Amino acid sequence: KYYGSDTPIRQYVRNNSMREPPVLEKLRLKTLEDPSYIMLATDEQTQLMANLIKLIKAKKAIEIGMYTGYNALSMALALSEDGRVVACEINENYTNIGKPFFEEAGVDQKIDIRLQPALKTLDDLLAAGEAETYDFVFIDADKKNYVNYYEKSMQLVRKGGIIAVDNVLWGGRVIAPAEDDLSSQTIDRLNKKLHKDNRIDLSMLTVGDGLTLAFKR
Ligand SMILES: C[S@@+](CC[C@H](N)C(=O)[O-])C[C@H]1O[C@@H](n2cnc3c(N)ncnc32)[C@H](O)[C@@H]1O
Repeated sequence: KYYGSDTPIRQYVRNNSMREPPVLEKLRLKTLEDPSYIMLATDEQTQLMANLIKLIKAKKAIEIGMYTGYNALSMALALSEDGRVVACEINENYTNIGKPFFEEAGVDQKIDIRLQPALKTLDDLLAAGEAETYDFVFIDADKKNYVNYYEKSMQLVRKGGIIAVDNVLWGGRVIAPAEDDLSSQTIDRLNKKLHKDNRIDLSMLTVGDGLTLAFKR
């Protein structure tokens, strides 16, 4: 994945644009101690998503694949006072790394961690009558489910809401996915599906490992 991929241009971008709140910086540095830190969302893309959340005055967001919660915390800080993030994760060791920082930031009440497969959580939200009530979804869990995550997210997001999808370039492997590479195939399939999807307006950005923004019409 992308997190460790530093270049002089990226350093310049970060040095001249990052406004990372101190508590987020602390969580990022703590996460860098974890062997899987490469899964961390890229911080400049996290800041972009926080800005979008403020722009659309989002109240309800979903994080599909929370890891230690870097982006979940960033979203919670950007959401309105009464906002809520449903954070999907299957590994409690990861969520336990983030929790003390959610408390320190005073937003632990805004982050609703669901420790079970994300598809189950999305179905639970739909069953609870929450279709078309979410403003923002970030898709960043197991790649083989990306098409399913997108379709469920489309059901949960309101018109004018945003679905952001991480790793849409998957290190460039989407250009010619290998026959045995289900992740690259699925991401490529989603990219092509979104290109033709007239329910959304679309931007695919080369920030990080590729970030797609789907704006629901
Ligand atoms: C790339 S990381 C997420 C990074 C995170 N968005 C951030 O801000 O740093 C992907 C996460 O998805 C989790 N995951 C994998 N399969 C999952 C599933 N079926 N349901 C929920 N979470 C899953 C992994 O445990 C991992 O923590």
